[in-house]
Amino acid sequence: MKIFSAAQLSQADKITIEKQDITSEALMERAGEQVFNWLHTHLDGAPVTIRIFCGIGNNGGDGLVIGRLLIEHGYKVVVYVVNFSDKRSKNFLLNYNKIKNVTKDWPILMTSQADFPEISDEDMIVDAIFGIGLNRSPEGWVRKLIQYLNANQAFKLSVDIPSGLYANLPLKDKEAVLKADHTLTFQTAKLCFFLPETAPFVSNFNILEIGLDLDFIKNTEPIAQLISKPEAQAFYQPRNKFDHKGTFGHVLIVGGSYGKIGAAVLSTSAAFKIGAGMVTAFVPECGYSILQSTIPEAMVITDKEEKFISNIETDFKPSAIAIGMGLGKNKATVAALKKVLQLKDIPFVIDADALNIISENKSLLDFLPSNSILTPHPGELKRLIGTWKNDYDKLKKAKKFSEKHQVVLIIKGAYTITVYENKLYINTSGNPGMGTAGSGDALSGVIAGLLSQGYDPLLASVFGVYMHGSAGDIATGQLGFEAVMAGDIVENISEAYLELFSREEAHEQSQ
Ligand SMILES: NC(=O)C1=CN([C@@H]2O[C@H](COP(=O)(O)OP(=O)(O)OC[C@H]3O[C@@H](n4cnc5c(N)ncnc54)[C@H](O)[C@@H]3O)[C@@H](O)[C@H]2O)[C@@H](O)CC1
Ligand SMILES: Nc1ncnc2c1ncn2[C@@H]1O[C@H](COP(=O)(O)OP(=O)(O)O)[C@@H](O)[C@H]1O
Ligand SMILES: [K+]
Repeated sequence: MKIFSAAQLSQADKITIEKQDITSEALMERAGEQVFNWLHTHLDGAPVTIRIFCGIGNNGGDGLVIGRLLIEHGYKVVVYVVNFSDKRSKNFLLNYNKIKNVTKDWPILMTSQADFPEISDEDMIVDAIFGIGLNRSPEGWVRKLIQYLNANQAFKLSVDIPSGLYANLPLKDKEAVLKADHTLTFQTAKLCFFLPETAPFVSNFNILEIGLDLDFIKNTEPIAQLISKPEAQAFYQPRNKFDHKGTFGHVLIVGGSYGKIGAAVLSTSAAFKIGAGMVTAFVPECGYSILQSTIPEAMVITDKEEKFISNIETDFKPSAIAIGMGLGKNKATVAALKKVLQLKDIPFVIDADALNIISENKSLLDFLPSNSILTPHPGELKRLIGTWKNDYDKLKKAKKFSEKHQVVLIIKGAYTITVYENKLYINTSGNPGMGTAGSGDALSGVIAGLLSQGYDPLLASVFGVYMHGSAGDIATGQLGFEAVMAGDIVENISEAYLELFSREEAHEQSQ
């Protein structure tokens, strides 16, 4: 699914109004109706007091529509106008009059802190103060109102975006953002929903389709792509009847050092589970019997050194190499990395200590084969691209790095973001159960296994990240967050494949 910027969305708004020959008021009614329908389905007439806080722009207009529809359906509603300015939008005013026609009274006008109402913990707060039209941080009593609402235990539902967040610009004042329990957002998710500094204000969200112009959506280059199951299904490359292990390639996993051989074990088994035809692990001598006994399917080549890797040589040409997991940073290993990076025409996944070695020896950046995939967690990323001022600065620097070195950069996290040149792909699978040692090693193996099967580097990255997260979701479903270990993620790659095409297909067929 595409993620658009605030500017693109308001353009989509205009085009929709023109092409569908509707008024902007009708579009607002559509948006408000969608929120009402969601609420009505979930509340089912419950006698909860719904307190709707409306700003004076179009987000406030949405709030007025929602209020009117709820009142018409018998809900107990109190509507407040957060009157921070007299520059009310046209559609706000239209709906201001409309709600008065229903209630026979104007909504409650708030103009200072003295107007803050008492709110019970059992009430529901609907936040329609600011939408994607926010152009500066909320100040004064409005800022205080947001803090007042945040301090309250009542359930908070934000309309379109939690008030105080910018859809796709850095946040300046963290104390002036409504902390929503749920957000109902129009047409597409906003970029800020997925970035570590702003995502905590969003918690959960649903996208409500409001019928914006399909041509615009189809033909407009988004600021990011959201990767969920439908996208992952489209990425999957099916097998042919006469394919054989040679077709699925031969992965070389280079990693492990004394005390960290498990990293190579995890990557090797992940490469197998995702479908590589053959996998060879290149490990220090001390890893030989560990690998052979834990994964009999794998071939093993050992370094001449007992405890670390000093020179990487194989008697075959790998179809993909993943390097760095548990590797250590021995001086000899640095030289070995430099040498192996000079192999031609082999796609690379570069992880963990291989990234750290590169960060400490920036001249190695010149040896990165183009289209290599780098998989840093935020700590490794910082060492690689330097510090950043905020999430947007981080993405800007990551894009620049990707363009300059012609690499795919996978920024791991709750929402892992794959950066390729100017493009961003945001992954939606995965869960905090995956915050466990070795889960990154599993990811490197997954991506290398996809590369070896012929997925191109960008596809292998985006699809691999999704599948890894999906396997993690299945593992967490079986074991609970705390008990998941990286091996459980690897174990569930098979389920992730089955899940990719399971129920929905059966469902579609039965329709
Ligand atoms: N596709 C769309 O774009 C649609 C948008 N709609 C709604 O319209 C919203 C956007 O509406 P608007 O562009 O009118 O803007 P908003 O309603 O988001 O609010 C901003 C208003 O407050 C002012 N303002 C901004 N920052 C301020 C600050 N810190 N302190 C005081 N005033 C401030 C702005 O000048 C503007 O008037 C969306 O979020 C959504 O809720 C829906 O009605 C229908 C479809
Ligand atoms: N809260 C979370 N939600 C989703 N995925 C997560 C979460 N925490 C960690 N992960 C995933 O787990 C993996 C952790 O990788 P990494 O930090 O490199 O682990 P390690 O170095 O132990 O192998 C990444 O793919 C990351 O996206
Ligand atoms: K809002």
